[in-house]
Amino acid sequence: MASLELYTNVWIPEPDAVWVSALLLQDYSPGEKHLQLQLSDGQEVQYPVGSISDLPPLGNPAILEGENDLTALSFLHEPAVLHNLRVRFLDYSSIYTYCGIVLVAINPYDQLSIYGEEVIDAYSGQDMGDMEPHIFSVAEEAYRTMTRSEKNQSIIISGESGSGKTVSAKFTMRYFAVVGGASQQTSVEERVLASNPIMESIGNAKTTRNDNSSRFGKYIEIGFARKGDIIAANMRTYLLEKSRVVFQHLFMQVLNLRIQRTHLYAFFEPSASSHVIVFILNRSLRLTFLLLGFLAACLPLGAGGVCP
Ligand SMILES: Nc1ncnc2c1ncn2[C@@H]1O[C@H](COP(=O)(O)OP(=O)(O)OP(=O)(O)O)[C@@H](O)[C@H]1O
Repeated sequence: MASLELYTNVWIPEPDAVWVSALLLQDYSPGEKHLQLQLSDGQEVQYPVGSISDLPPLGNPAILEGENDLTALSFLHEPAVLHNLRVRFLDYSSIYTYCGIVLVAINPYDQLSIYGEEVIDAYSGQDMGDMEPHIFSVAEEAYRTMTRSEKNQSIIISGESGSGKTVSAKFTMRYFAVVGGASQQTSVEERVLASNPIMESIGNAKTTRNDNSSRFGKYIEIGFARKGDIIAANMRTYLLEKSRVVFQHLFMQVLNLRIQRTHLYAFFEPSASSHVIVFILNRSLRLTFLLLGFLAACLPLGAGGVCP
């Protein structure tokens, strides 16, 4: 777009707020060297325009403010996305927003009362588009598609460290446990959820970004029977990156031993500046869990050190 009309809403970069909104105080025609703008705090500024590519991103109509799906915005760019997520978080107390079939989540760092069984019941059986964005709507979509099409479904949870991936995965598993729960299978579902503290006691440590940071990624496979209840679960660990291990020097030494077919877990024992590295053979899952349970009982939970 080359020309801009009086009172057009634009976003301009600002060092502290990242983006601030501004109103055009004069029509702009191509070739003019600046925009006459009024910032949201009333201040008037001249915004330099060297070429058309320097024109600032346009603001969305006020009616679209707080849209629950980012794809509904007329202009989709960085300031529009950040502003919409901010409005939803602050004005609507909503940490979730759709972006088409993707769910965007903001970590609230607060206990919210939006994960109870009554909320699970409300989402159960509903279409994703009919409900407010929620981690349960994604879980429900996967669950329904699986039961309808009898095909495996995957949920990918991605984000930077401390953004809430593990917590989201736990809420998803809780959802499956509740909607797929049949009386005979309760023990399987309980065991799926109960494995979390054991895995975390061995594989999590405190970092500068997250007090309970996962040191390895997890691929969690949940098996359902035809009527939709959970009958099996399997967790595979992967992505044990050097940067995620608390004691990197020792880790490298251990790797040099070239031990075959092993899963490696690093554990940081906080009070006695010592460490335990446990090798768990793939072959015996039962033995693995017994060993994990034993270690979890013997060693203090959590970790007090801070990783680089
Ligand atoms: N939906 C939520 N509601 C409340 N608190 C949350 C939520 N999601 C995350 N948190 C908080 O943020 C912390 C970090 O979340 P989590 O451990 O899931 O991050 P992560 O993305 O798995 O991090 P890492 O990659 O470092 O393992 C949690 O311990 C919890 O306090």
